[in-house]
Amino acid sequence: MPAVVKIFTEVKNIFAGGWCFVPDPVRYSADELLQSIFDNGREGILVVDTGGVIRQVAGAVTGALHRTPEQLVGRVLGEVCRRGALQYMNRVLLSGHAEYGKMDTLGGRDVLVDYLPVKRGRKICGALVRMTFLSAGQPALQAEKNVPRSKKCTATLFTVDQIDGSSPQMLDLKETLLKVAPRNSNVLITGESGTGKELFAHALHTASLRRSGPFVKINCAAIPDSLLESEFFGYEEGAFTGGRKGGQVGKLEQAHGGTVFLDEIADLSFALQAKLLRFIQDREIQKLGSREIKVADVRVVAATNVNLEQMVKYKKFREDLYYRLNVVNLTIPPLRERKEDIPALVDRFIRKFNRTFNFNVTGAAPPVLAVFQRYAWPGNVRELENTIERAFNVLEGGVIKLHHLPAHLSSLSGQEHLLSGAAVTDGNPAGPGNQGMTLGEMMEKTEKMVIMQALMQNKGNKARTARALGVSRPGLYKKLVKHHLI
Ligand SMILES: Nc1ncnc2c1ncn2[C@@H]1O[C@H](COP(=O)(O)OP(=O)(O)OP(=O)(O)O)[C@@H](O)[C@H]1O
Repeated sequence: MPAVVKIFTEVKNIFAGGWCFVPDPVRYSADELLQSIFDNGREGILVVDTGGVIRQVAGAVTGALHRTPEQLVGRVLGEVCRRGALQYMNRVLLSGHAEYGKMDTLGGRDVLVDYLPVKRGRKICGALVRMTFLSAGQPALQAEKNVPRSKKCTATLFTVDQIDGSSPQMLDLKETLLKVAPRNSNVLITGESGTGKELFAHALHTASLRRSGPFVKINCAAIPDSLLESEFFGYEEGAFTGGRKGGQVGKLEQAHGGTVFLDEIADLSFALQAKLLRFIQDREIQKLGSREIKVADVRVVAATNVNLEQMVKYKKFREDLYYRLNVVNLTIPPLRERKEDIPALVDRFIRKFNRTFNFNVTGAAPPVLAVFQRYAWPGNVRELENTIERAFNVLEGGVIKLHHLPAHLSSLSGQEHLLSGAAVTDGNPAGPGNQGMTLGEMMEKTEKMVIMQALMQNKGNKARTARALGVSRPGLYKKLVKHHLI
C-alpha cells in the first residue's frame, strides 16, 4: 500500500475510533440481538407471505412443533396452526394493522401471539407471527427460578380478547389498554366490585412486553397489615419470631421483570403507602432483617372500587402515591351502564359452565334475556356469572328459563309497568293491568313495586334499602320473603 494511502487510512481510523479517546461504541448486529431473544427458548417467529405460506422460521417454534425449519418452510400456516391463527393472519394481511396478544396453543404449549404486517414500501407483502411461549406445559407465567413453586404466579392469565363487551365504553377501554400496555407507566384500574378490574390487569400484562415475566397479585385487603410489609418486601431468616426458615422472597422481588397487581389498594395502611411510594420512586427492595438492597424492575398496576380521589381529599390516602399510581387510569363502567354487553357475557358464561358441568346448554330464553336487561346488576359481571352458574345447578333442559333464576330476578319478568313506576306516578293505583284487583291485592302489589325500586336505587344493598324505606332490616327481609324477592 502506498505510504500516502497508508497514512490517510490511519488518520481516518483514528477519527473513526474517536479522536477524543472515547472507546468504540460496541455495536451488535441484528442477528446477534435476535439470537439472544431466541436463546431463552420462549420466543419464536414465523414469517408468512400473502398466500399464507411459511417463508421463514426462527426461535422456539421449531422446538414446540418438533420440526426442523426445512420441514416448516414452504408449508401453509393452516397446516401447523389452529384456525383462529389463520383468521388473525388474514385480517392483518387485509387491513395492514397488527393484532396483539392472542392466546393460542402450539405443540401443546400455551402461547401468546402477535400478528404484525410486513410491508415493502406501502404494500403489505406478508405477516410476521411473533410467539411468546408461556412456561412448558402449564399456562402460568414463571417467576424467578429461586422462588419456591408455591410462591410463583399460578393463575391462568386472560388476554384482551377474553374481555367481552362491544359497548362503546368497553371498546374504548380495550383500545386504551392496548395502547398503554407496551409502555411501562403505572396503571390505576377503578370500577365497582365485579366489573372486571382483575381481568383488565391480566390483559394489560399479557399485552405488554413483560408478558413472559411474572404476574404477581397482592390483595391488600386480604392480608393483615402486620404481615403485609413482609409480603411486599420479603424477610430474612430470623427477622421476626414465627418467620420461615430460610426467610421469604417478597412479592415485589418475585415480580421482577413483570407486573405486580395491587388489588384493593385503598386498604393499604399509611405506613405501607409510604414504603410503596419509596419503592415506586427508586425501585429498591430491602428485605426485613437484611441490609442488602436489590433493585426490581416491576410495573405496578393497582385496582380499587373506592373513590381514591375522595380518600386523598379526606387525607386517608397519600396524594403523592395516588398520582404515582394513577399515571394511566382505566375506569370500568358498571354493567347497568353498558347493558348491550350482557348477551355476549351470557354466551361466554354458558360456554364456560357447559365445559365445567359437561352440559350442552344452548342459550337463555328471551324472557330471561329481557329480565337481564331490566335488572340493575349491583354485583356487576360477577353477579351475572353467578346467576348463570346458579341456573346450571337447577337446569333440567338445554335452555335457561325464568324459573331457573333467583326470585328477585324472575319476579321482574313482565313487570315493566311496575318497574317504570307507572302504577303510582300516574295517580291511578288501579292502573293498567290492575283491574279487578281487591284493595289488599293492589296494596301488596304496590308494596312489592316500591321495595323493588328501592332495591334498585340502592344497588341491592339491603341495609341501605331498609333505611331508605324507614323499616328495620329484619322487617325488610320478611317483606322480601313474602314477595319472593329473595
Ligand atoms: N368483560 C368481561 N368479559 C368476560 N368476563 C368478565 C368481564 N368482566 C368481568 N368478567 C368476569 O367477572 C368476574 C369478576 O371479574 P373481576 O374479578 O375481574 O372483577 P373485579 O372488578 O376485579 O372485582 P373485585 O373488585 O370484587 O375484586 C370474573 O370471573 C371475570 O372473569
